[in-house]
Amino acid sequence: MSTLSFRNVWVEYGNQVVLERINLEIASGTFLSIVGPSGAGKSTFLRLILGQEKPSQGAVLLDGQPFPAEPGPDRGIVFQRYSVFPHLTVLGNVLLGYELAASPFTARLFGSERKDAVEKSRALIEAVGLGPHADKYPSALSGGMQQRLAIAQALAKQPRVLLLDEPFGALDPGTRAQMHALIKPLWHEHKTTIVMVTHDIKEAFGLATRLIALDRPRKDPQAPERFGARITYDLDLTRDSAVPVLGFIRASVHVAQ
Ligand SMILES: Nc1ncnc2c1ncn2[C@@H]1O[C@H](COP(=O)(O)OP(=O)(O)OP(=O)(O)O)[C@@H](O)[C@H]1O
Repeated sequence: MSTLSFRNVWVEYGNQVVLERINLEIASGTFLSIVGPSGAGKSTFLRLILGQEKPSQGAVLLDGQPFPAEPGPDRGIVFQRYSVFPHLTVLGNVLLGYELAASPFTARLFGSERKDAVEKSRALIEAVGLGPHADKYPSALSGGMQQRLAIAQALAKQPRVLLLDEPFGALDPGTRAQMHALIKPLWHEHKTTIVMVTHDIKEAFGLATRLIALDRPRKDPQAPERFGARITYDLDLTRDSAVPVLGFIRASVHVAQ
């Protein structure tokens, strides 16, 4: 079953067309990367999925149904800058993810349910390599560690769709490589659909099973706001092809399974 559908989606702000005629079916379990020049509408695309943005025309559907009006735990997002709660420990942050998933209004669990959630939190903290730091507060963690915590917290909410908005953009190359090695097994294990915006084309190719590029194929120099971005490339990266795309040869890029 297809999880996410974009049906003839347009986004306009006044006279400015940002996205036009977006038609896309994203199958459940896909790892989709979105690339494109600055201002092409990548974050707008994520906000549509998150429910923070409504299409000016068309519809964005989850399993064939319109999204609920409010963003819910079915969609999680991780931003470039760490979006964790500073007043909670590592364990507290991840546990809150489980509590929100189980009890969205009170975010509290009791008795055996809480014990179970604590155990799961500890396992997830271990999986992202923060085991020895479970009782620390975010201020005592490095940037890469905080980002691992943000990913763990987002996964704890068990979202059907996990949105990553340049999640590794602020990290140094070594930490970024560690995060790449981490995210793929987590995605496999949690079987969630991931939609990731990135400016790093190698990252997009290396992690995703599908890649789309957003760009404006039509430009009017007299009225730059007249045409919006469309999907200019849509690549299935699960196939072994050596087609040169965007200056890269797919076969030369190592994809960890
Ligand atoms: N709330 C808004 N009101 C008016 N214009 C907006 C709004 N949000 C976004 N835009 C415009 O929509 C266009 C696309 O913005 P968006 O942030 O989605 O692009 P992007 O591809 O994510 O860019 P970047 O790579 O620089 O982050 C930009 O021209 C931006 O100015």
